[in-house]
Amino acid sequence: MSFRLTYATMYNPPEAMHERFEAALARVEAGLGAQHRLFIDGVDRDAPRYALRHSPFDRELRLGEFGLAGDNDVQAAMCAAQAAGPAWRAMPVAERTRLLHRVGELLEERVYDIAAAMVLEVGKNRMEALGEAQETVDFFHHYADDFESHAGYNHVLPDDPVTGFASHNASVMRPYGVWVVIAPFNFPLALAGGPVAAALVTGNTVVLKGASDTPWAGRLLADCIRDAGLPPGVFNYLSGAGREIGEALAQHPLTAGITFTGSVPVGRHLMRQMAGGAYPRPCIAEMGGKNPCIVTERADLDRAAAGIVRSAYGMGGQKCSALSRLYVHESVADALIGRLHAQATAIRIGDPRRHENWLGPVVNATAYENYQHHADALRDAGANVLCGGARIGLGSGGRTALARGYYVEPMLAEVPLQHPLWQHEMFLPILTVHRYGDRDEAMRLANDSPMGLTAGFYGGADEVSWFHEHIEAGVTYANRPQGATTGAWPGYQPFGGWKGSGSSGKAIASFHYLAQYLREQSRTVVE
Ligand SMILES: NC(=O)c1ccc[n+]([C@@H]2O[C@H](COP(=O)([O-])OP(=O)(O)OC[C@H]3O[C@@H](n4cnc5c(N)ncnc54)[C@H](O)[C@@H]3O)[C@@H](O)[C@H]2O)c1
Ligand SMILES: N[C@@H](CCC=O)C(=O)O
Repeated sequence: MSFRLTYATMYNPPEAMHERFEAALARVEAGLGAQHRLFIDGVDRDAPRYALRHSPFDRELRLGEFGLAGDNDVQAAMCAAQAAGPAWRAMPVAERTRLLHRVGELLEERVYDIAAAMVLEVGKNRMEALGEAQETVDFFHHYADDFESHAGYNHVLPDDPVTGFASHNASVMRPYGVWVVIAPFNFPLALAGGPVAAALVTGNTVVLKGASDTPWAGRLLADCIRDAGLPPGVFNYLSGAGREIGEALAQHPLTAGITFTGSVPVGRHLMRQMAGGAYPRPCIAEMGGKNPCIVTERADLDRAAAGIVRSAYGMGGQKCSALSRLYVHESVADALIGRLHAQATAIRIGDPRRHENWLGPVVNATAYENYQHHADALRDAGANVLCGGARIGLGSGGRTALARGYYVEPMLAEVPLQHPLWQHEMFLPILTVHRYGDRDEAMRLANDSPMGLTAGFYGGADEVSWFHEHIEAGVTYANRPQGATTGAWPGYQPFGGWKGSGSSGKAIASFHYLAQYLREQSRTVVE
């Protein structure tokens, strides 16, 4: 297959991709119900307790039993990672990168099976799941290549201008030690695998914690790392609750650095923890979004509608990059809203295993409750609900085919600007709309958020530089039908947030990313 899968190309895959996915799904479903252990010091290890997990699209579908790590497991994983550190960082870079490329190859060999598991576990559709699995493959290769191309970020500097001595200088970048990676539920493989690959290639050893709702994806990553033959202890995997295992990892004295991807409150809490203690330790926190899109009177409205619907409702709005605020010029508002209404109400909602369904359920009971709460709050505040706003799954009395899952309708509403939900990351398929008269007013509103992850723009070609110049966001898209605010891919779009969306100002898969996993040592040696 010559087709190259990315989030920008996933809307038009070849038929062969569906056939392979169907075969993988059958294989994975045949193994449902198994027990999934932790991975510590090179071996699969029993957890003290297990949680039985079900699929969000069918609360009666048993996925399996997943280990809940305890304090002893945290301690064992941290000690194993610490013990493995010296040999791992001393390993020649070419050997380290060979092992990471091997992980990438194994992930790619298993891409369909892993994607099938993520459809079952997260409820995302098959193309989103295949995209995520392939993105993880690309992260491993990308970071291995990037580290080699930067020659380990080491530099020989000029000798000191002293007479009578030869004083040689160098800048050398060295790993920190044990790096903890904490992953979110929505991209449980890619946003685990990306930081893991970065930490490992730079010579750190890793303890990964998967999100409580999605322990399976991380375990499948652990399988690939185990099978690639990384030395014991270099990578360890724990599943369990954030408030228990996540806290214990952040507080552990051997933790040298953390990459956290998740919500703003947890990210800021971890940043504070890492700044405290005996001395501050690095915390790369990739956090939430409240992503805007501006549509001017000169926009191509068909392109705009396609991109907006994909970004607002894809994966049920459960992407950090999801579009949640739309500002449209009053002269084209009715025409755009008409297109959005037609497309949103035509979305096929249902069992995400099935080819024809584009939108699966939201992830859990809390998200399902939140949807009702937010939809009611918008209605009560006098919003003009243009479509959606109802739960159509579990307990809703609706279609039998949806009755066992957390299904909701994509919602579109014109909302008074003072409503607090313009500021709150709902992480649901809810798009709020405002008609503006003046372009600068639209920009002011778009930037009126403590977050600044992604942003979209549809307008005239000569308006794009205005958008770039003024928008406060780390990832921007102009006139893109493949997604107004979503769909970054390693090697094509570096991905990172400004303001409250990210702690570092450096994007994942960017030229500047790996250096964050290293600390500089200046070396002067006088002969
Ligand atoms: N900026 C990005 O690249 C990016 C990417 C994906 C998701 N996100 C954000 O993630 C959020 C959705 O994911 P989520 O619901 O899994 O986020 P979350 O913050 O609830 O959880 C993220 C991870 O942190 C763990 N955790 C929770 N409490 C913890 C604690 N006290 N100490 C340590 N770890 C703890 C969780 O178990 C999970 O593994 C959204 O806000 C979304 O925007 C951001
Ligand atoms: N990389 C994904 C978003 C990941 C966050 O949830 C995108 O660009 O849409």
